[in-house]
Amino acid sequence: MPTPGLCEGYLLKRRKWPLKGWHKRYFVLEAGILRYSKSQHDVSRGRVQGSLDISQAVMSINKKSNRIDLDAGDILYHMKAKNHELFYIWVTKLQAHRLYKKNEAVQVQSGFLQPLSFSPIALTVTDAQKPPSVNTAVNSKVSAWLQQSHAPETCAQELNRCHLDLSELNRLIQRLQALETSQVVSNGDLQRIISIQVKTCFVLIAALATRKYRASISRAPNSVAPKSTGQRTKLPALCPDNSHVGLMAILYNNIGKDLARVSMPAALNEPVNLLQRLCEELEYSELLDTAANTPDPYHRMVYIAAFAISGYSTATFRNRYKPVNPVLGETYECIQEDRGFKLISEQVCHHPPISACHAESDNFCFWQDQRWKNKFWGKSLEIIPTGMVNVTLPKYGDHYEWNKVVTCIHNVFSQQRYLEHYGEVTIQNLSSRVCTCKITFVKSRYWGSETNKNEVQGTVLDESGSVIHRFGGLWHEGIFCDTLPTPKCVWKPNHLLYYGFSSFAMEMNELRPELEPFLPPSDSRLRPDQRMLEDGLVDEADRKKDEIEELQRLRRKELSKKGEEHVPRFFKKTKDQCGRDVWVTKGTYWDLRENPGFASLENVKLCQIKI
Ligand SMILES: CC(C)CCC[C@@H](C)[C@H]1CC[C@H]2[C@@H]3CC=C4C[C@@H](O)CC[C@]4(C)[C@H]3CC[C@]12C
Repeated sequence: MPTPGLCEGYLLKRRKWPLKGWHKRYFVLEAGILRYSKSQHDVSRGRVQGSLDISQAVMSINKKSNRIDLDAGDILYHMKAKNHELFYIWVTKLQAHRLYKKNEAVQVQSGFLQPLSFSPIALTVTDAQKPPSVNTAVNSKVSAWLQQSHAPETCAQELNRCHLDLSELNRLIQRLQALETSQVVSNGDLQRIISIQVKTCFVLIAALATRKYRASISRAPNSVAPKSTGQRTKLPALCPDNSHVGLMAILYNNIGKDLARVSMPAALNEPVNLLQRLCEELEYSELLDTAANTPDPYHRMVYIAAFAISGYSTATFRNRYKPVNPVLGETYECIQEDRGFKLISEQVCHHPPISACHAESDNFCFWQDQRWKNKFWGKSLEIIPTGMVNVTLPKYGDHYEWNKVVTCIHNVFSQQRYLEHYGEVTIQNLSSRVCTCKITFVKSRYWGSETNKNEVQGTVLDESGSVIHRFGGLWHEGIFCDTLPTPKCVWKPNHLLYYGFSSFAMEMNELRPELEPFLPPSDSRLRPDQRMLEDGLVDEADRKKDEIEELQRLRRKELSKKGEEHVPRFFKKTKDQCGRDVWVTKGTYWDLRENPGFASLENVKLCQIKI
C-alpha cells in the first residue's frame, strides 16, 4: 500500500491547562503519525509539542462544528478546522493515514509467512473502513473498537513516545550548540528564544517544585498501620475475576447513557456502592478537625485544600470494578466514633442519578450532592461532576465550597486502564473573602513525562490575589506545604490493603449485629445482592441485582400511574446562594432513628426478601 500524501496546516486545538481554550497549532500528518507544534517554523526545526499514532486512536467527527476528536486511550486531542473544506480534507486524510498505518501494523504482526493479501486481519481492516459520509462518530468508534489489538498498540505508543523524546533532545542539543558558538541572532529570533526560555523556566520551576515536594513527602513518616477499631480487617471473599466480561458490548449497547444508569453484570461491581463512596471521601476527616483548630485563616485553608485532594486518592487502584448503583430511596448511615462524625446519604433522584450526603461532627459539617455527566471518546471516558462540595467550620463561622475536577478513565476496555484527575478546583469561603484557594490537577501528558503523573499544585491567595501559601505533591502520595512556619507534609494517604480498599473502605459495608436493629430497611448494608457479591457469590448477586432493579421499575410505574413522584425521605431540594439546585439534609434521620426508631416507622421496601 503506498504511503498516503503528507497533510499539514493550521487547526485549532483545545487545551485544558494552562491557558484553557482553543489554540492555533500547526499539524503535520505523515505516515500515520499526527504531530503538532506552535508554528510551521517550529515544525521545520523539529520542535514537536505532541504526537499521536492515529491508527491507535478512535476518531469522532462533528460536521456542524467542524470538530475532530481523537482518542488514543492515553491521549485525547480535540481539534477544530477553520471551515468545512479544511475539515473535510483533514477527515479524509486522517482516514487514509489510519488505514495505511493499520496495514503496516498488520504486516508486522502477520510476519513474512503470510502474504498480506491473504491476511484475514488486513481484510477486516479494509472492510471496516467506510467513506467519511457514512462514517458517523458512533460508527467510527465501533469500527475502531473492533480493530483493537493490544500488543502492537502498546508498542506503537512506546515508539511514539520515544520519537517525542528524541525530537526534544535534538532541539536541546541544537540550542546548546547555538549558545556555544554564540551566534549573532536577529531580534525576532531573540524574542522567540526569550519566550521559549520563559516557558521552559515555567515548566522547569513547576517540575522542580513537584520533585522537591515529592522528596519531602517521602521523608515524612508514613501513616502508621490503622489502630484497631474493633471492626473487620478483611473482606469475606476475594474479588471476582472479571476479565472475561465483555465491557465493549455493554458500552456499545448503551452509547450516550450515564454509566450509573447502565445495568452491568455484578462481576464488574465492587462491594461498595456510590452512597458509601461518598462516605469514603471523609476518610481523612482529621484534616477538617485540624482545620477547625487552626486560628490562622490561610493556614486553615491549606488543610481544607489537603482534604479536598485527599478525596481523590482512592482512585489509584480502584479501576477494575465499579461501585454498585444504589436504587432510588436507598440510604446509608455511618457512625465513625473514632473520627467523631456521623454521616447519612440517600439516593434522591434516579434520572439523572443523584446521591446526596450530609456528615456532622463537633468540628465540622460536610455535605454534597453528587451527580455527573459522562463523555465517551471511544477509548476513554470522562466523568464530569457538576455538584459542589460544602464544608462548614462552626468555630470560625466558615463555609467553604468547591467544585470537583474531571476524572478520566483512560483505556476503558484494556488491561492498561487507569484513572486520571485533571482541572482546577477553586475553594471559596462564602462567609469571608479573606482568602481563596486554587488547586490544579495537572494533566499528566502535559510535560510529556511519566514521572509526574498525578501531580497537584495549589496556592492560597489573600483578598488582593497575592500568594500566601504554596503546596503541592501527588494525589496518590501526599501533599507538602513549604510556606508554613514549619514546612510540612500536610497529608499522606493511608495504607491500601485489598484491591485498593483501605481499612476505612473495608469497614463501610460491615453489618455488625449491634447495629442491625437500628438500621432502616433502606440501608445499603441490607442490599442482598451487594452482600452476596461481598461473599463472593457472583452469580447469585447477579440474579438478585436484576430482581431489585425490576422492583425499582415496578415502584416507579406504580407511582407514575398515581401521578406521583418519589419524594426523598431525608433530603430536600433547595437553591444555593448562586441559584443552583442542591440537595440538603432535612435533619430528621438521627432524630427518627433515636425516637421512635425505624422499626416502628413505615419504610419503603427496596428489596422484598431479606437474606
Ligand atoms: C466499567 C468499569 C469496570 C470500569 C471502572 C469504572 C470506575 C473506575 C468508575 C465508575 C464510576 C466512577 C466514579 C463516578 C464519580 C466520581 C465522582 C468524582 O468526583 C470523582 C471520581 C468518581 C468517584 C468516579 C471514579 C471512577 C469510577 C468509580
